[in-house]
Order: sequence, then structure tokens, then C-alpha cells
Amino acid sequence: MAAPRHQEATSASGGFTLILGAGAIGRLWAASLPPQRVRFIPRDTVPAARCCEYRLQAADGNQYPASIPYCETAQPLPRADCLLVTTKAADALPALERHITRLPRDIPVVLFQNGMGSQQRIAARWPERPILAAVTTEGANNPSAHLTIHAGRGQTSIGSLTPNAEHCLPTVVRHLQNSRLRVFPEPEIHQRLWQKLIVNAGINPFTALLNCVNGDILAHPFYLQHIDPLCQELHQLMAREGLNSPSADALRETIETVARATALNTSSMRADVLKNRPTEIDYINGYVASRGEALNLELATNRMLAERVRALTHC
Ligand SMILES: NC(=O)C1=CN([C@@H]2O[C@H](COP(=O)(O)OP(=O)(O)OC[C@H]3O[C@@H](n4cnc5c(N)ncnc54)[C@H](OP(=O)(O)O)[C@@H]3O)[C@@H](O)[C@H]2O)C=CC1
Ligand SMILES: CC(C)(CO)C(=O)C(=O)O
Repeated sequence: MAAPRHQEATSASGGFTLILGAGAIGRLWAASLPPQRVRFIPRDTVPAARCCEYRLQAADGNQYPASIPYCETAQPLPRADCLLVTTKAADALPALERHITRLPRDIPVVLFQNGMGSQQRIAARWPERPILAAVTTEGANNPSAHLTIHAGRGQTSIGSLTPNAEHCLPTVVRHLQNSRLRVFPEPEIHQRLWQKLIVNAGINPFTALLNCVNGDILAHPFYLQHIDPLCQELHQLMAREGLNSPSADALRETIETVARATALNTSSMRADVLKNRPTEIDYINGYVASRGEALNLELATNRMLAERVRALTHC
């Protein structure tokens, strides 16, 4: 089946997008942007093929073929309107460090990582570059090497992390709106990152530890024992960080609304544990616990959840 038509992109760089991280979210974006105007930056090793070939199963169930060229490892990177970084949180800074000298200083870099910590480290490492963060509720997974499933339609909010990103935000948003995905500018990106962090902190570790889908945590005694202390800690930390901090009850309500809305989902953390891959716990409950330590707050529930999840993939 032929893919639906895109609007034609126009810009000085020809509407080009570079993507670092050809995993589930990277492939969703690559197949959703105008064809012929996307390149994956490969790992250090020369990729086995010139193109990343796969099928994207759209949210309506239809499948479309995608063939996304890899950039030549020995050549300069092509001029592009922006770089999307779609690795896991732990890989984002090392991956950027490997390639950043090949990129013009003014290229906007959009970070898609869940959780918190990696974005701040990247913004602090390259404060002069335009670095932006994206918070996305799109859902994608790769059940096999050549199939990417767009499991749930959502939206992507983008905001600036460094001063030089402010003026690029409208252009980056317009550029990414040229895809089949919904994209919006987010002036309060820090608050938005925290909202997503709260949801991930309240759902992901429980699904990983209890080995269940999102909705099934809600009636489990372990969840019921820990969710209120967890929400108290999140409320305390947000207040100390100077953020707009909803009450612990409101945070629990937010977490449970998402758990009910995604009741049949396997969370990204449970999926990582099931595949014996490193989880992003250090950027979720681990990040909360370490911010607590830095601010002299005892956030024991987050620390306990982080330790238990780490133990799942470290044996
Ligand atoms: N999937 C989703 O629905 C959502 C994901 N996110 C967030 O987006 C981020 C990416 O998630 P997802 O796509 O699921 O993860 P995946 O593991 O599917 O993809 C990450 C990709 O990054 C690649 N990668 C790692 N290091 C490098 C490097 N140095 N150079 C080039 N490529 C590299 C990996 O390659 P390899 O496979 O070889 O290791 C892999 O292809 C995560 O932070 C996640 O939390 C946020 C919302 C939704
Ligand atoms: C919202 C939630 C929990 C959906 O599964 C998610 O973001 C994740 O799995 O990481």
C-alpha cells in the first residue's frame, strides 16, 4: 500500500532531518517525515546495508514500506534542519559526543529521551548549541528487525533547553509538523518533562517489578502499599525544585488516569526487563532519588524502587 502524501517541505536545507538512534521512535519519525529527506546516523560501525529497510504498521493497522538511507560514515554529514536524538537516555550523551563535531554549531538538536537527567547533562555539555527537548505520547515498538509498530497515536511537545534554542523553536516545530505526527511548541517544557516523569515514576517500576501490564498494577497490594508515599516524595521534590507541584493525591490521580488509559500496554521498563536490556530507571525513580540526596530530602520509596528495578537486570 502506498503511504499517504506529505506536504512538501521547503527550507534552506531542503527540509532534511537527521536521526540518531534507529530504534522504535527513530523509525516512527523517519517513516512519518517526507520521504527522501531523512537520514539515520549509524553507530560507529559501517552499517551492513546502505538503507534501514522496514515496514511501519500505522495506528490504523495498514503497513507501509520504509527505506531510510544511512549517512556515509566517512563523509561529512549532510546539512539538515534538525537532528532528532532517539536513543535511550543512557546512550544519548555518548552518541552525541561521537558525532557532534561533524554537525554545524547551529543545527537544532531535539532530545526524545524519557525521564530526566540526560537532557540536563547534554544542555550543560553544549550550552552554546540549540538544544531542545521533546515529550512525546506517541507509542512505538519494534517486535522484529524489519517491523515497527505505531502502537498508539499521541502528540509531541517541543521546548527549548538552551538559550540559543529559543529562536529556533517555531522553525523546528514547523519542520516536524511536516510529518504525519502531531507536534506543538511547549513554552513550559521543564514542567512538561516533570509531568511525564511523574507518570513514568508511578507506573514503570511497578509494571517491571510485578511483571504485568500497566492497568494491572492498580489493584496490586505492592502498588497500594507504596503509591501514596511515592506521590508524597514526588510532591516534596517538585516543590523544592521550585516547580508548580500538584498535591500528592492529584499526582496519584494523574498516574492512575494514564495507567487506566494504557491498561493493556507493556511499559517500556517492563519491555526492557523482559528483553534483559538496561532499563531507564536511573533517569526516572533513580533520578528522583538522586535529586533528593542533592537537596537533603529522604526519598526512600523512589530509592527502594530504583534499587529493586536495577537488581532485575543486574543478575
Ligand atoms: N518507544 C516509544 O514508544 C517511546 C520512547 N520514548 C523514549 O525514546 C527513547 C528511545 O526509545 P525507543 O526508540 O523505544 O528505544 P530503542 O531501544 O528502540 O531505540 C534506541 C536506538 O538507539 C540506538 N543507539 C544507541 N546508541 C547509539 C549510538 N551511539 N549511535 C547510534 N544509534 C545508537 C540503538 O541501537 P541498538 O539497537 O544497536 O542498540 C537503538 O536502535 C527512550 O528514551 C524512550 O524512553 C519516549 C516515548 C515513547
Ligand atoms: C506512559 C507509559 C507508562 C505507557 O506505557 C510510558 O511512557 C512507558 O511505558 O514508558
